[in-house]
Amino acid sequence: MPPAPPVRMIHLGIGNFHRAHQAWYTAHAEDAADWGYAGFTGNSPRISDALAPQDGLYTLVTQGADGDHPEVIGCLAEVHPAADHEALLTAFADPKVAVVTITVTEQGYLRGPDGRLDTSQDVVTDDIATAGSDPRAAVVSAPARIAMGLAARRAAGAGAITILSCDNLPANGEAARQVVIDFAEAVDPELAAWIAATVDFATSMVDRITPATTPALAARVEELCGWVDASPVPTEPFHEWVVAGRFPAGRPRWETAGARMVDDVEPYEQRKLWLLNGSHSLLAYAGSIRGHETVEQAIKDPVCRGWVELFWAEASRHLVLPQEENVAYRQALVERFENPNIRHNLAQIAHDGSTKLVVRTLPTIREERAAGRVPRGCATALAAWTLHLRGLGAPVADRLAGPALEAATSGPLDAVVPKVLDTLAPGLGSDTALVACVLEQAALLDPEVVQAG
Ligand SMILES: NC(=O)c1ccc[n+]([C@@H]2O[C@H](COP(=O)([O-])OP(=O)(O)OC[C@H]3O[C@@H](n4cnc5c(N)ncnc54)[C@H](O)[C@@H]3O)[C@@H](O)[C@H]2O)c1
Ligand SMILES: O=P(O)(O)OC[C@@H](O)[C@@H](O)[C@H](O)[C@H](O)CO
Repeated sequence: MPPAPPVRMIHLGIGNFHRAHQAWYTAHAEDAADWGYAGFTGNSPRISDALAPQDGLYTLVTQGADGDHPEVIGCLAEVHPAADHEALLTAFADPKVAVVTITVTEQGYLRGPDGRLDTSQDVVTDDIATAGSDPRAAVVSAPARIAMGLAARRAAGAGAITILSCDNLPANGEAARQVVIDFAEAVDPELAAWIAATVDFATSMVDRITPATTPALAARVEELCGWVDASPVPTEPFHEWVVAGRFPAGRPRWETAGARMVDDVEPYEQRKLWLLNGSHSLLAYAGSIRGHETVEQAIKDPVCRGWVELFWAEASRHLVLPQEENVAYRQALVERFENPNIRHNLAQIAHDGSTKLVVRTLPTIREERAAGRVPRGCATALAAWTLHLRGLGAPVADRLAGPALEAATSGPLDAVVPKVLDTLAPGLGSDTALVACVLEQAALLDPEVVQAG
């Protein structure tokens, strides 16, 4: 391997997706030799413990219908556990560092229903108290780590920088900007003003289906490559990155690896979130209730496929990109979902539904209801999620699902559906036509009814 490139970027949340996407684009850019990452985990040290002994190198295995293609990615010049806050501050204060990419999951932004930093969460109030008493003390939440990293940069006079969100959130740059500024405001209003005036929060639509690593993948890498990798990453051949930002301190030439630099990401982001992620969530709940474990199994089930097509038809009506492109996008999605070499577990996608459904499904419901229609595909997703909260299908793994879980388990199904819908959007449960449709779809999803059919 060539020597590791110099650190000029930071990544927060070195999970599998970062290593299949932003790291891949960086490694494939024509100026890859100039751009290395200091990577930090989001919370647990699992990935940094695995990668540090390998000098940050790992095997990315692209799993196409034509087989497995391994490659070693070498742009993680440094890997650190989240707890190494001093290393984070050092990297932020380095004027050569120009970009911070982030993949900290949708819940990592700690947003309240109004999109502002949710100060009702203990992790937020604890971090505000910690940073308020010492700006270099170790904080743990993503907004706090970024804000206090920026405080170190300001103190060092290191100048402008770009924070580039790569999470599945609409307007993810603005989402990041708001929570970071809210955190800074709570600790030091002058810092908040400096961030608002100096820091570029870039937005991106990110796409590459990247499941979790399995022991089988590690064995496959050993068989194909002859080395032992403690943390290889599986991914699909398809990849897309649409980015809007100013990048005042520079950036790798990601466009030479296929990224698209645009002024407005929203149309691409909507299509991806509503069609890909929306149908993923539908399959995660409805497919697992029907006994499937993976996306491939679920999309090959004609009943699930029918629900997905219905859901896509509803969402597509409200996309602004040309309809012929949307049709092609949906056809390509079917192929991607059917990829027999990608094992994407529905249980993984089912995580954090209380946050994800709000951005993946609610926008279409609102548009369809405003047009006077009851969207049956969307209602199927809501029905399946409600049944999932009541114990059917994939297990519930959602730190913020407390109110929805309480609502879902508080009585018979017809009584709980309005309450569950209200946890997604206040007032949604009063939409009697939608509630009736959700109940009809729930009856179809009941395993006994499915078996009898
Ligand atoms: N996997 C994909 O196919 C894919 C595709 C597009 C976008 N994404 C985005 O990337 C995110 C991460 O996906 P992944 O596949 O890398 O998952 P992963 O489980 O491999 O890694 C998740 C990373 O996020 C960190 N994290 C988790 N909760 C956090 C929190 N509350 N605060 C801060 N950090 C936290 C973890 O420590 C880890 O570093 C997704 O949530 C999504 O927004 C993933
Ligand atoms: O990563 P999440 O948890 O936001 O969502 C699960 C999947 O829908 C998602 O990872 C997709 O595979 C991905 O967004 C494809 O680009």
